[in-house]
Amino acid sequence: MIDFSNDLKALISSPHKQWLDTLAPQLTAFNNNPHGNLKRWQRVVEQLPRLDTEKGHLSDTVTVGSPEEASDSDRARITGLLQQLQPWRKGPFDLFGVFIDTEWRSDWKWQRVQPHIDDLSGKQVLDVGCGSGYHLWRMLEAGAEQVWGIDPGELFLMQFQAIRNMMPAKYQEKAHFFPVGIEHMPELKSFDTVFSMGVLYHRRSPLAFLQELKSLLKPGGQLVLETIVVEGDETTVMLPGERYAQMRNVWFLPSAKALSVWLERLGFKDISIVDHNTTSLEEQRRTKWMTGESLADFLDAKNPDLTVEGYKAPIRAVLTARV
Ligand SMILES: Nc1ncnc2c1ncn2[C@@H]1O[C@H](C[S@+](CC[C@H]([NH3+])C(=O)[O-])CC(=O)[O-])[C@@H](O)[C@H]1O
Repeated sequence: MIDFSNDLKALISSPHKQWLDTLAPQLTAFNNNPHGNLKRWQRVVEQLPRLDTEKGHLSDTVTVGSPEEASDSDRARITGLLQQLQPWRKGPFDLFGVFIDTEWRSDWKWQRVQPHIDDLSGKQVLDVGCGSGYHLWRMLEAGAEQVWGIDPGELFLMQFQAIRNMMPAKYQEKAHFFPVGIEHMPELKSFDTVFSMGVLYHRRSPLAFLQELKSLLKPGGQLVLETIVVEGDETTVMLPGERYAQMRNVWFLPSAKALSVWLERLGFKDISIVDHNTTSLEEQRRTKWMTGESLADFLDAKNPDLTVEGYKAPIRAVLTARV
């Protein structure tokens, strides 16, 4: 059983108190029907050494503690345990001198996004599809009062909890992760900024998804949306076949301009396309902490401008909008 009591306590005294009505039964159901590996992952998290530290640097490499605060045997223990929570996709992290070189350089995504977001100082922020929670720590670094992540991935929850348990107390109490999908969220209208990065193309009904994101924002709040796009104008949208870059669960890939039209039709304001970027083989790659296939295996070996299925290789765009 995963203990969410501290997170729920924080929720009760937050502007999102109403979330409790739907969340509490969802968390009960989560604990009553645990994923087959949840107990094993939980034991891994519980066995991590408790090394109290005041040090946390939530910068490009999210760093907890310093090498002097742990022994070599602590580091060997942390490494051995966290290797059992593979694959580590989103990071990087440094825990008392143990460097977790994740599949993605998520810091590069943040560098593209951060210049375009509202000042997060004192703000309530939600990250939809937060993965391991890497960007939640960056949002805290940017001044957020509280950061809330949702993601149905059980392994990502356990990776987040492993990192959070090591964090200085002042950060632990500001970062929360609930294992729920966006489709199970009530219309809270209570967040200052809602991020959704890398999720839209996984949703079968992208317009319903954007409407759900809208219903979470306060009037005047900002949406920060990052997704795979295709080249083209306001009328261009691609629905790939069964697989795109080997992923089975990819649905609509609009052009950035078409996505702007979708946002406009749903009543978003101040819509801007703020970044366009082709994902490089340096940004997403196999590492010691993610030993499975990665981008290089998903692209045509003879022409890396194409995926193995013959589509254009992934381009990602960042859009911002307001409600
Ligand atoms: N219904 C859903 N509701 C919420 N999350 C979902 C849902 N379905 C899948 N996800 C989650 O969305 C995340 C997408 S990954 C982006 C991570 C991070 N944001 C990043 O930008 O680096 C991108 C990728 O690997 O394709 C995963 O963690 C899923 O579990």
